[in-house]
Amino acid sequence: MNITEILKIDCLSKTFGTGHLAVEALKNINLSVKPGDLVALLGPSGSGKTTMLLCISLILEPSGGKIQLDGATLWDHGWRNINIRQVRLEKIGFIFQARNLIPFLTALENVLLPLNLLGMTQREAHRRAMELLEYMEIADRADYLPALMSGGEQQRVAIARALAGSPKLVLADEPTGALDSVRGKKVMEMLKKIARENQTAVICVTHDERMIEGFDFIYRLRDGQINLNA
Ligand SMILES: Nc1ncnc2c1ncn2[C@@H]1O[C@H](COP(=O)(O)OP(=O)(O)OP(=O)(O)O)[C@@H](O)[C@H]1O
Repeated sequence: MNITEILKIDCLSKTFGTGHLAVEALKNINLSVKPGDLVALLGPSGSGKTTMLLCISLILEPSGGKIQLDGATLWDHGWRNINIRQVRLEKIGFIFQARNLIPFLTALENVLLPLNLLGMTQREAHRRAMELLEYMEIADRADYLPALMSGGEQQRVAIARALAGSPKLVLADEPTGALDSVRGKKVMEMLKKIARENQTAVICVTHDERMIEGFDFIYRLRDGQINLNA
């Protein structure tokens, strides 16, 4: 793995089921992502986008190939000797389409959660959480419950939370899927901001090509295979 890469995927495959019921969801995927890269994953329904994101998230076990993250091999025809939960907590941030936040916790408490899991002191965690909310331009909603915020505001809190552990990689699955185009664009601006200013690599699955203006790489998945477009 080249030291400049944060993520490297070689010949990744994933098959669900066996025999005549087998579905080859991913076929020999190769992908290389550097710090600060903004990567879009497009493709029709069923093309393998979510499966790919779940394999990179270390949530779904691949069927073949190799996954390297931040210089370490995580999967190579089997899990390597790693603490998957800790790798996820420290190196990967997640943003999903909707209902990202824990509904009975305020914006601030949602961001505090991973900081507490990371073992930060309360005082330090509070300082860092407020700093992240300010960075996402949503600090004025710190004490709001998610239900009292707009979808776009909730997604900005979700980005703040995803950044809690200063991850090297953020994975976003349709982060604007539940938003109107103005709010969606604002969320995408924030993802660009973290890539440009923090050198956080972002891989974003989306259906909406209008949302990926300014992305560095656009990959199109079709029937589990990838095409580099730009
Ligand atoms: N748990 C599973 N068991 C069996 N087949 C699955 C499973 N998850 C996904 N598949 C199949 O794998 C293929 C890829 O699915 P995937 O959900 O990754 O596609 P997608 O591009 O994310 O689709 P969408 O845009 O609709 O979310 C599909 O044929 C799907 O039916």
